[in-house]
Amino acid sequence: MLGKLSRREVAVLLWCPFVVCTGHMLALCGWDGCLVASTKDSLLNTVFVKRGWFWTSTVFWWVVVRYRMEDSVTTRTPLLPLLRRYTITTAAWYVFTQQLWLNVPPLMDLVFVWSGGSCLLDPATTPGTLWLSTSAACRRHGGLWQGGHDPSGHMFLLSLMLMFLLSELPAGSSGGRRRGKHAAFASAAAAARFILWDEPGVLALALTACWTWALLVTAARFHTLPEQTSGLLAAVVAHLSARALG
Ligand SMILES: CCCCCCCC/C=C\CCCCCCCC(=O)SCCNC(=O)CCNC(=O)[C@H](O)C(C)(C)COP(=O)(O)O
Ligand SMILES: Nc1ncnc2c1ncn2[C@@H]1O[C@H](COP(=O)(O)O)[C@@H](OP(=O)(O)O)[C@H]1O
Repeated sequence: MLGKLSRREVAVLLWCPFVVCTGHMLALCGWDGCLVASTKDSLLNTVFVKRGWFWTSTVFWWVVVRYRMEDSVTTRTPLLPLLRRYTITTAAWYVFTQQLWLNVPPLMDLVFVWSGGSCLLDPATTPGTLWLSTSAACRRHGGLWQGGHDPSGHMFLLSLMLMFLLSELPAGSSGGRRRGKHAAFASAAAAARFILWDEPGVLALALTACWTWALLVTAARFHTLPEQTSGLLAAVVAHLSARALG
């Protein structure tokens, strides 16, 4: 059960609202121009954020596997509860953002349709009537997803990934011991070996920084504040459920 939240858990919960507030402040002050390179077609969005759960899962489990190879049995995080929390978080991500079954849209799209939204198609390019209940299908047909409350899928996914990584990453571990081994990089190969094999925590930190940056961009430039808030709240509920049930 959740019980009393630790200081780390409180910090984890406050991190995303803090980043979102910072994004809005930047936008209000007109300083979001410095985020201008971050468009929908940017590499960060298409290669990383849009495949976000894949990258988070891969880097996270690699860190866990590597640290378990090096740490003594007594310092290891218990694996079964960790797997339970990961599975619940994955299920929450899937239910909220992905098409569940042939005709069942993701939760975020159900909220949109239930609140009066629909997909507006261009009659010139799509003759006849076509009822599209998912944002992905609407986008594929070149339609406009408009009229309802559309919880931000980016806000949800980025907040969920950040809370998961920040609360589950093995803090400290035996990194210091490994760091000593490769203090100086003799070559690019040595640096790659250090990051991928000796200290993959560096990769996890880089991913956390990347998601934080994308969250800042999303807050400053995409969706309305209520739609961002519902995405963020859904992520908090998913995260706390995983902590409570795992
Ligand atoms: C001691 C041993 C323990 C076990 C260790 C196992 C070690 C295994 C090592 C690695 C495992 C890697 C597992 C990877 C599994 C990954 C599974 C996936 O998640 S695949 C799918 C990835 N897909 C995404 O991430 C898509 C994310 N995108 C979205 O959700 C949406 O596009 C959006 C919410 C970002 C936006 O929606 P939109 O409609 O507005 O575009
Ligand atoms: N950090 C970010 N960087 C680039 N694009 C972003 C973004 N956050 C949201 N977007 C874009 O804003 C739109 C709304 O996203 P969402 O509903 O998931 O919050 C999406 O456009 P597309 O639907 O054209 O891909 C998405 O790609």
